[in-house]
Amino acid sequence: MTKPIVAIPADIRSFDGATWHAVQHQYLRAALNAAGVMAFIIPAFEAGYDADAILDRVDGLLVSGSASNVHPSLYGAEATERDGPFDPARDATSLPLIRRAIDRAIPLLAICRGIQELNVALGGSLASEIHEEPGIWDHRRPEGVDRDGMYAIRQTVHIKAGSCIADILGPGDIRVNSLHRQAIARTAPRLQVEATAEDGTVEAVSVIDARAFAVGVQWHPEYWAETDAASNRLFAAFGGAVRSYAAGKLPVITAQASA
Ligand SMILES: N[C@@H](CCC(=O)NCCCC(=O)O)C(=O)O
Repeated sequence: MTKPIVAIPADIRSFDGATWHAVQHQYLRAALNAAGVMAFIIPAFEAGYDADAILDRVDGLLVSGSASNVHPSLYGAEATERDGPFDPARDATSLPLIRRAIDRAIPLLAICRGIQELNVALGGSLASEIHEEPGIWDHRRPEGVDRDGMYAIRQTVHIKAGSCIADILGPGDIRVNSLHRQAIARTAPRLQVEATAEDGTVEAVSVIDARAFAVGVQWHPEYWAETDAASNRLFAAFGGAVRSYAAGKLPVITAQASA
């Protein structure tokens, strides 16, 4: 079997005076080296896309984190400047892909912004600046440190027994990183909470009655996917689901090698 391909929606970023469609290297590296799949970047557009045309051509969907936030209008809230920065093109690309991947039983792993998009895509809502709430820990990206320091493993999350993630990582406590200002407020009806932080923040969900791997995590398993056991097992499980999906697809008639 040829190496499977997963789609990963891009962020819209600006540098060098130009607009770029960008995905951080850590996601692409984890997909290749820990899941054993190729991640193809999907440019982000607010209109003109056909999610099924993209999903017809891949074997999974990997939804990355981002410093931008899902636009509050997508979960019925008023946008304030505290909710930014926004990335409407990312929203418009990612949410339909998430919904159709679930409908079509295409394996899905959603990370950080990705779990928030998963929740919104299925009808849930988000809370902003959660660290300002009484009793809620500061989950934000550590500042004044290098990238390894930003993604340092520093928080305990509790994985619920009997959950999908418990099938992969076992039930109980694991240590993870944390780089987010928002979190799931109202959990979408089709999602079950699979892990929580010690302050009650939702840290992982899975899609109820999903016909394929469909998991979201608030932490960043991609960053240490090659060295941290729990991160590696999560990506390996996603890769296994992607390979199973790919193997079950009708064989693609490949062009005969030229003589
Ligand atoms: N913007 C959302 C999601 C946070 C997220 O995906 N963080 C990863 C990117 C970290 C960085 O590069 O700053 C939120 O803040 O909750």
